[in-house]
Amino acid sequence: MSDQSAFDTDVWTLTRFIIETGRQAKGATGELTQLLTAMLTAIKAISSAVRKAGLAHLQGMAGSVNVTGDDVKKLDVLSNDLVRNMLQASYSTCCMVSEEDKELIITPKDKRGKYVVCFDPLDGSSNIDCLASIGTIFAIYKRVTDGEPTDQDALQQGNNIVCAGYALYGSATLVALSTGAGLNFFMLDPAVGEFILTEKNVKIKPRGKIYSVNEGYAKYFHPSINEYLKHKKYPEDGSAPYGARYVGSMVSDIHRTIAYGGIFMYPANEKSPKGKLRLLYECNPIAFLIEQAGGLATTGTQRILDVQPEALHQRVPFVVGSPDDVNEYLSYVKKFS
Ligand SMILES: O=P(O)(O)OC[C@H]1O[C@](O)(COP(=O)(O)O)[C@@H](O)[C@@H]1O
Ligand SMILES: [Mg+2]
Ligand SMILES: [Mg+2]
Repeated sequence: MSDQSAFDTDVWTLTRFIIETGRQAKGATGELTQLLTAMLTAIKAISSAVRKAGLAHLQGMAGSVNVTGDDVKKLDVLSNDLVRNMLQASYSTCCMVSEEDKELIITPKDKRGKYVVCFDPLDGSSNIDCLASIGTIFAIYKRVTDGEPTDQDALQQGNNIVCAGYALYGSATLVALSTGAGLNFFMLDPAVGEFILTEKNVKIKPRGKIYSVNEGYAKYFHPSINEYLKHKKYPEDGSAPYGARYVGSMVSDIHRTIAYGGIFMYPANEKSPKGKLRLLYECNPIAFLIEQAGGLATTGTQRILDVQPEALHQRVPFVVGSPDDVNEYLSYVKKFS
């Protein structure tokens, strides 16, 4: 009998991967499995909302009011509500930090578990209306205090991350995930509604051919950055210049950097002395994933995962990518210090 289904019956789905990883972990209680399952549900719902929002443009419904006169939640607000509600209902979190909420989000007492989640529900949201790829980013930690959760539970170094990931809502929906044993990519199969393992133990190239930065701010960059960028465009050693790419949606720029190699930077500049990107829910999870793929992530003076956070929405300069590219950038920092 021929198999009518395109779905491999023994495939590694993300759900299976999470269950297996949970079972192998010493002293595992299943809470991380519950948390990740809830996060994946939120990601699937956001993915569906992102696709609908694109189609709404086609049907001329892309305002803040839908055809029946109801208010349509903005995608970033909807994404935030989805992640918050799904995670709180998973009985695995004690508190969360979201880009969209000023204060620490404390899980109701009767639903508390041992994990802390820092997330950016919709990254690259300024790209929603032009239909460019956007994403969701998260990092998971174990809580460090007893009793009522406090900011201290979230103000942990990236070194303490238990699991991190991002979802990319691109030409397909992809999840990149690591529990500290390598980086894996999973692609959403819309017919089955499951993420399927498509790339195992992903590694970044030692060196790429692309640099990615908002060069419109070059006037405000430190000379070390501009010298480095000049070297990428006019190499003194006769090698080919690098290509430039910048979507302005970090998850997209990062995913391309992991897939093709190269360097992504959002450095400090005169107008934003700490850069723009946030340590807890943008830089730390991405730094963890990039390191799992053999890459580097730095502020320019310190490894990102070593930075001791002091505030929930703290910003840091961010330079990540292929190890040879990041080290070359650091040699320019040294020259100018
Ligand atoms: O427009 P700029 O200054 O280059 O900033 C782009 C950066 O801002 C961000 O959009 C910030 O993320 P949010 O959309 O979550 O606020 C990053 O995704 C991106 O790398
Ligand atoms: Mg963001
Ligand atoms: Mg955001």
